[in-house]
Amino acid sequence: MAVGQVDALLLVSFGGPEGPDDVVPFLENVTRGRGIPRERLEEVGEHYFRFGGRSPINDQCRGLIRAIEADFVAHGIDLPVYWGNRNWHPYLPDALRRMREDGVRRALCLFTSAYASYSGCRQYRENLAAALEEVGKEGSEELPDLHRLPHYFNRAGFLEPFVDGVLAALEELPDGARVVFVTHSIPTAMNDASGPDGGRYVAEHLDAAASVAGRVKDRRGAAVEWDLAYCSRSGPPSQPWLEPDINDHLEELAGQGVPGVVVVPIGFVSDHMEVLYDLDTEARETAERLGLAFARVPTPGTAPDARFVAMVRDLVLEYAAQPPQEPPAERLLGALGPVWGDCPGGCCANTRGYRPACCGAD
Ligand SMILES: CC1=C(CCC(=O)O)c2cc3nc(cc4[nH]c(cc5[nH]c(cc1n2)c(C)c5CCC(=O)O)c(CCC(=O)O)c4C)C(CCC(=O)O)=C3C
Ligand SMILES: [Fe+2]
Repeated sequence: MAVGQVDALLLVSFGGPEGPDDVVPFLENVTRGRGIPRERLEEVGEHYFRFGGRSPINDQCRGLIRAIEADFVAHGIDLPVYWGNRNWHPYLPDALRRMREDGVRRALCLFTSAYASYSGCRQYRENLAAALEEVGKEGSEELPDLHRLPHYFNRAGFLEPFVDGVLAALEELPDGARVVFVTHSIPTAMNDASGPDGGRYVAEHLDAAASVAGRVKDRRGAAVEWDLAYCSRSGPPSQPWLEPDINDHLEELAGQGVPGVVVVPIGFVSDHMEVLYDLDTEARETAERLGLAFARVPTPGTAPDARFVAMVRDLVLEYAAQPPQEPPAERLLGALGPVWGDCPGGCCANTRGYRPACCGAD
């Protein structure tokens, strides 16, 4: 079956280095014009070198694409899947060139970022606009019309794997363990500008975390105490970023006599470098030093039962329907309701100045 007027899915991701020689050029791509101090860059380079100079993120995208393709075939959905990254091969313009060669006219974009913010959404939309412009200059054939699928932070298919992970981790840890949801820190100014009305990044994380904690309570029959903490702070020390940092928060919990922590990487779709280094390496070491029992819950993107992949199919079918359909209630958790696809005007403003963005009103 063809899907409405849509003839492709485009996976839009961050990209990561695939060997030691890629690390420095990759970091230059990521931080161009972003004002990141030299020392921070050298430190982050070391995180990659510790893992052989290779980030797992591209392999996870390859795995996700294979899983989506197989799922589409199994459900009679005739939709090719393309892939482009912001910061490493295959880049977005390469994906657009392939789509143009194949005659793709209208594609839906799936971002590997679940939440609103400049870094997690609008920057990708700006990159897509720039890629369309770059490729548009090369030829007269038509480029695809691109639309973004809604963010999925409050989707059952994204959150339920976290619920299972928390329940399993609690079994292993001493009674009284705290559940700590962790996401990528961003500058507080970026949070203030996120979504159409501001503050959306934190609001979406609190909503998602409350949904997971609520389902955990329902299934084990007892409430858990939980908090939201942040990892991967970057930028100059003078600039305020969202806090508490996960390591500082572990100190605080140990001081309160909490015996263990379940770390839930709620901000991340797959186990890329932030998860492997900032959580599994650094935060785990902090917990060990403090004598806190530690468990890290898996991310949902590559979960073996493919609930995340089924969610992608649901998003595509709902959004490609004419007119687009609202999700049935059981697919949506939390209090914020269904999320828009293409963004309203002014969404997640670039605090460094306006640049054109695709998949939205501006
Ligand atoms: C919100 C958010 C997400 C989640 C949404 C999404 O997934 O998009 C995310 C994901 C990722 N961030 C990643 C890597 C990096 N992010 C950096 C820098 C920054 N991230 C920021 C925010 C986010 N980042 C910000 C505000 C900066 C400061 C510079 C700036 O204002 O732009 C830097 C520079 C060095 C440093 O300062 O850490 C690196 C290397 C990787 C790839 C990992 C891998 O290779 O496996 C992934 C998936
Ligand atoms: Fe980042």
